Amino acid sequence: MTETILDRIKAYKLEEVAADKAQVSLAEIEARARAADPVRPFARALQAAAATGYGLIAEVKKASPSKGLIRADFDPATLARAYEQGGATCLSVLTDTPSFQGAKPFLTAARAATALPALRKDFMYDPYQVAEARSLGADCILIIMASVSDAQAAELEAAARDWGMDALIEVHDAAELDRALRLDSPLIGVNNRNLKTFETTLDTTRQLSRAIPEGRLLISESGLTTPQDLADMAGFGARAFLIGESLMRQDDVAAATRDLLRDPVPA
Ligand SMILES: O=C(O)c1ccccc1NCC(=O)[C@H](O)[C@H](O)COP(=O)(O)O
Repeated sequence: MTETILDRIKAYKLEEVAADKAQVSLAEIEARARAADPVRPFARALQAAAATGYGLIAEVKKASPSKGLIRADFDPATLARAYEQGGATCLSVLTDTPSFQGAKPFLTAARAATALPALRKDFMYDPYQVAEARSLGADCILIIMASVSDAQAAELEAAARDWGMDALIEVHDAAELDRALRLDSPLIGVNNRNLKTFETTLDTTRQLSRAIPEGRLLISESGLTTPQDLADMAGFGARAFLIGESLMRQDDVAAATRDLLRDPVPA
């Protein structure tokens, strides 16, 4: 079977986590998590925004494996404030360094600059990373079904719950969605990016939207650029979005965010 980008990321991430654990014990990371700023309600904020307009998880993203450097002028706190001024509901902050030029302090800085709940956008395999996410201030973690077993997904979700955090469950196809729906989280992210080709097609959200049951919030992720994209996705029941690149490429991030959220299709 061909190795995917996720396989490559998983291999170095497991090494990274082992090295982190050797440096900072689980007991120490848990103590830091207990001392962190209280959790902000990530899922609740998105559900409320989606009920009346659009919920936006705005991503603080410097670079990506598919596009290389996206934004050279990159200050996480300034960008987070711009997203908040533009009307974003939540933040997503990449903390992975090798593939996204992210960093753990970016999450703490971005969240501290705003009142918005924040997602730690990283590749999660171990409850240690969940405690670490909380210690950095995260309010939500990402669980990528393509990269974990059912048992690992349940373990990560339980760890998030134990810390009072939410979990965004990300899927790319019907089989992953089926597995995701065995978890409890109301947040289901459909990623429009094919991780083998890096191509994005909004058709992925359209196809999977039919299988999202009542009570789960469909979040369309990746490749969203225009208000028309959001309106099209809203037509398939997606009233929440995770957007990075198209906003990160704008000179005036606050104005671009505001423009994107203007005139939502009525709920
Ligand atoms: O962005 C990538 O190239 C990428 C490659 C491999 C795994 C994940 C990747 N992106 C993570 C994301 O889910 C996106 O950053 C997020 O959905 C925002 O997407 P976009 O609006 O297209 O930047």
